[in-house]
Amino acid sequence: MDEQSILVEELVKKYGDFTALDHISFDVREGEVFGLLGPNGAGKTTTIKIMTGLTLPTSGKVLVSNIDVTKKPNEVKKKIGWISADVIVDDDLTAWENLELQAKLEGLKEWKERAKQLLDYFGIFEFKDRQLGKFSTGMRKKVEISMALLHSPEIVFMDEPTIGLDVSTRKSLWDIIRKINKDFGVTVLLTTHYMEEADMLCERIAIINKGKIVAIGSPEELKSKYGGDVIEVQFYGSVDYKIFEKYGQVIAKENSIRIKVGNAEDVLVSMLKDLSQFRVKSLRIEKASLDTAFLNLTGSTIEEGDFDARKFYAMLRRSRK
Ligand SMILES: Nc1ncnc2c1ncn2[C@@H]1O[C@H](COP(=O)(O)OP(=O)(O)OP(=O)(O)O)[C@@H](O)[C@H]1O
Repeated sequence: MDEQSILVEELVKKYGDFTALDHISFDVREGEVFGLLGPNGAGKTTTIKIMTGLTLPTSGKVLVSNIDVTKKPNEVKKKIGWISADVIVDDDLTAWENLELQAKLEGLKEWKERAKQLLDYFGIFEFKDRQLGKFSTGMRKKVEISMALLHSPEIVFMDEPTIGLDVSTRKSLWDIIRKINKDFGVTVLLTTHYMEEADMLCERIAIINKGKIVAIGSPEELKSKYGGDVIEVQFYGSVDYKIFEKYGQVIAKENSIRIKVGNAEDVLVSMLKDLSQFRVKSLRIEKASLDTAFLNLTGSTIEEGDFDARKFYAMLRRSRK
């Protein structure tokens, strides 16, 4: 499980004078779902493009399945699948024809059995002769994923796989990503700027901002290290808030306090003893979120609407006519 699938070391990418990636390093373990999370322009797509051999780095090392992608990009391409809004699928062709085209592009000879298995797996084999343009968004995603898995890749790269999808399709895609990761044993590297998505799907996340990795860890680690829970207590009457400073940073208002703690459950029992001397009106725990972690790490939030119009329109062009 802990074999390394991807190794990125001191990666730098410059576009002229502009440094898009500034010495980034991380590794992805075999079989994990790893997320690159960051706002627009952070450098996520550039990182993926380098890892998949689509563009060369200025300097640094990238091993994918132990192969140096800068030296042997074609060997790397055999090991990886790619899912993004930019992937070309032909709406006028049927699902099966799209798979056939993919097989030709990949130079696969024995592909039909695998294609049938994949469409069966996703429950859409009976629609194989339907034009892709007549598929629902969720179904066409299944075809796109089948295309990406056709050559049995070890690693699947997903660049903002759920951008522009409605909430329910997005959630069903999360289930699919989890399932293919388990059932096919593929390592998944995905980029997203949806905090919830990274939190739900990823075993580990690298938060990238302005071309630098600012933190790496499991969602839980990032939340507890950089997020911090908040305990909010309202009182009848005023209170000497200083006795709560031992639990963390206290923001006091007239009849209430907000205490920023690491993990609320760890301090709650002893805090209740201190609270017993006051008349407590209400007590509320806000669990740490990736949003707060991101805010603390970067000083900015990722806005829900802050997405890449280029990718969104690419997706729209391909969506049902
Ligand atoms: N071909 C290019 N020429 C010049 N600058 C580029 C080029 N490609 C990307 N950049 C710049 O590099 C930075 C990183 O871009 P990148 O697309 O990797 O970000 P991202 O994190 O994927 O963001 P998004 O969510 O918008 O896709 C951005 O400032 C972008 O404008």
